[in-house]
Amino acid sequence: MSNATPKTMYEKLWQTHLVEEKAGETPLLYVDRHLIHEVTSPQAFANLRFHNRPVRHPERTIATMDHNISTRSIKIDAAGEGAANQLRALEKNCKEFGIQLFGMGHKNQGIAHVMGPELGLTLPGTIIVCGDSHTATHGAFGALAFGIGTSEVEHVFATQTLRQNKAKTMKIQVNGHVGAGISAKDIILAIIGKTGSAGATGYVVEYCGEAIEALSMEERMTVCNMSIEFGAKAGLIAPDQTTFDYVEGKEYAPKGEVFEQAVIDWKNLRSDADAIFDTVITLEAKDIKAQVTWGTNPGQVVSVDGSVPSPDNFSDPVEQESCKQALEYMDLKAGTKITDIQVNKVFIGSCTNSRIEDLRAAASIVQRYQGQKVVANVDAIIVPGSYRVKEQAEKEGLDKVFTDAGFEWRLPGCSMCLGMNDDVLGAGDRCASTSNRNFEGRQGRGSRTHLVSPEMAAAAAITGHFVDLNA
Ligand SMILES: CC(C)[C@H](C(=O)O)[C@@H](O)C(=O)O
Ligand code: SF4
Repeated sequence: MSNATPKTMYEKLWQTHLVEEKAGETPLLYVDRHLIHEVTSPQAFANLRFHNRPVRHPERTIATMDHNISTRSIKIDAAGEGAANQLRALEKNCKEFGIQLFGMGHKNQGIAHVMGPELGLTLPGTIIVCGDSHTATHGAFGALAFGIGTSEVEHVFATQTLRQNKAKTMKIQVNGHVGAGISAKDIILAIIGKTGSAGATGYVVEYCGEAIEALSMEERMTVCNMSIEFGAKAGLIAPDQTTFDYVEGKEYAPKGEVFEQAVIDWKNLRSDADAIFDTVITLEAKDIKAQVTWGTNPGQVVSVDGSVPSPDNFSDPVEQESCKQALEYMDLKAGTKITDIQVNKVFIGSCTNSRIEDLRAAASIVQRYQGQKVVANVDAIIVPGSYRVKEQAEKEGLDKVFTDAGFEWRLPGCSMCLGMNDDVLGAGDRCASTSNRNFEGRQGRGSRTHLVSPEMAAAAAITGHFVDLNA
């Protein structure tokens, strides 16, 4: 049976998890790991209770509290009563259905997509789902990981399986190496800038090429995290030695001989050399500069040494109109140099950029400004993605670097990434944000978001505007 049809990594993951495929029915896949949080699980639990069904494999589900929590206090009601009710419901549901919960102040608590990988809950070759669109993050390990809706959460609870149609495959190859100071966030924003914010709709995307292979696991997670932001069902990166070294020794990862055997299997996951993808996109890493979004979708992005475009720069009437509306909402004038855009808020955090390496990168920029502090009219917050990240950062003294420079050092959570807790921007606020979404009102009604890397956000905090750190 050698020389079978060459397969993509996605096809391999699909086949090893296919439970049943019948004509006229949506295929059924086995789910290895289910992550849940307070926002998208209550209705699923309520339905289980209504039908008197147990969770089939409670040990395969892990819960965390991330969206509705305050980053100022570990009190469960610190972000308001509505938020607290959802958090209490999660506590009660996990207890009743026998699910492990990393609740308020637990040493493992964190944003689901930060917590899973750092604990070794995220493993290559697995299918991981969560009622959350940024589940794509876990694809950085060569896991097929995607967000699901609440009714699917219920289905996974009850059966440990999920019905899914097969996606098309897209290969995104980034050749060569990026220049000094260019981050994973710049790579993914440049990709989305090229494809447009719906460019991968209906696809599972595999990122590859030298520039991707050179990334650390944290950086790979930043790339895969934003797969959903250009419509992809999931993002994948082939597991390699970087992956195995990261996973080894993590709390929930296999140990000893089991780990060694797993690595042998994981090495076979990569797409076969001659596998056929439905679409292939290529970028040259050396052309990628630091990126700043100017509009209200992540594809409305430009290099930091560029300027805000005018609707006339687009030939497509839809893009013209969307540029016009974005400029209005963002209160920007065409032709303004990106480095002349002033911000009054800075948010370093979210499941895109709140891992230890992100905080190190931001701190190194703060240090580069040698004693300069966050400029007077700017409020800047740093929100680690998990308690593990917070602890590590404090061990390294990063918190001190930030607080000495006038940043606020907060408790972990989704925070200002979305307006679901007490970290909300006001109307007219302009924020340099390391998160992943910049649509109208995302960080608070009437607020304006510029998506950037942690390095760019740190520089914006100190100077009050975007900076070409390579100039
Ligand atoms: C609340 C949740 C359902 C949502 C998502 O699915 O992405 C959130 O995490 C987000 O980033 O907007
Ligand atoms: S940090 Fe933002 S993008 Fe990530 S899960 Fe939380 S709300 Fe969603």
